[in-house]
Amino acid sequence: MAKGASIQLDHVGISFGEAHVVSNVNLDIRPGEFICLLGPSGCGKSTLLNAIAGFLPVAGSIHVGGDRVTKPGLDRGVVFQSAEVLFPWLTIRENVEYGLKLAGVPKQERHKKADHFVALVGLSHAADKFPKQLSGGMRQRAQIARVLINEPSVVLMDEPFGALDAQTREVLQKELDRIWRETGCTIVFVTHDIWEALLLADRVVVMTAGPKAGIKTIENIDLPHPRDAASPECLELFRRLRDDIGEEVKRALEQQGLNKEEPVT
Ligand SMILES: Nc1ncnc2c1ncn2[C@@H]1O[C@H](COP(=O)(O)OP(=O)(O)OP(=O)(O)O)[C@@H](O)[C@H]1O
Repeated sequence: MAKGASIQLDHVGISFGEAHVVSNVNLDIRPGEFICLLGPSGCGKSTLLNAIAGFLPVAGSIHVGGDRVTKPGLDRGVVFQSAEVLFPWLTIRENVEYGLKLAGVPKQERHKKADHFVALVGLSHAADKFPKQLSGGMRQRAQIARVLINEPSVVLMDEPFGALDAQTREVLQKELDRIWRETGCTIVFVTHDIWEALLLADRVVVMTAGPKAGIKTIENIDLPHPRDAASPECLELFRRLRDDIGEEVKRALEQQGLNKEEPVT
C-alpha cells in the first residue's frame, strides 16, 4: 500500500462564476495525517475536497506529494456520502476489483487483491453478494474497499457516514481508524459531526462561513487512540469547536437574513 502523501494548499481560491466560495486557504497536511474539515453548512467543505481531488480549477495551487494537482488521479481516492456509486449489476468483489480490471491487471492478481481489500473492510462473508443485498453500512465499506484497492496515497471522504444510523456510524468510525493505521494513507474527511472529528482526527480544521470561506481555527487533537469522548480533554475540545462553529453558523444565518433579533413593538 502506498504510504500517505503530503498535501499543500497555497492561497487556494475557488469560484463558480461570480460566486467566490473559498478564498485564500493555506494549509500544510503531513503525510499520513488525518484531517477533519468542519464548518457551517454550505461554507465550501465539499468544494475544497473536490478541488484536492482535481475536479475543480483553483486560484493559487494545490500539491499532493509535491506534484501540482491539475486533474483527478489514482493517487487520490474519493469516498462519497452515498454508496450508490457501486455498480448494482456487479458483486461486491467485482465492484472492488473494477478499477484494476480497467487498468488491465491480470485476473488472478486482481482477485487476490480484491479479496485482501474486501477482508480489510470486514466484508469477506458478503463478497459474492450484490449491493442491493447489503445494508447501507456494508455498502459504504464496499465503497471504501473500492477506493483503497487503487492504493491511493490520499483518501478524500465527503461525509461518508452521514447517511448511516448512529450505531453503524460508530462501528465504521472505529473501522476507519484501524484501516487508516494499517494503510498509512493521508485522509481528509468532511463531517458535520464534532464528535466524529474528535474521535478520528489528528487536526480539526474549522472553516468560516462563506462566501469567501477560509480557515477559522485549527485544533490539534493530541490524544491517544481509541479516544474517550467522556474524558475532560475531549469535552473541552468539543466545547471549543462547538463555540467556533456556532459563531460561524450564526454569521451564515445573519448573511442569509435569518437569525435577526425581532424589533420590540
Ligand atoms: N457546481 C457548483 N456551481 C455553483 N455553485 C456551487 C457548485 N458547487 C457548490 N456550489 C456552492 O458553493 C457553496 C459551497 O458548497 P459546498 O457543497 O462546498 O458546501 P459544504 O460546506 O460542503 O456544505 P454542506 O455542509 O451543506 O454539505 C454553496 O453555496 C454551493 O451552493
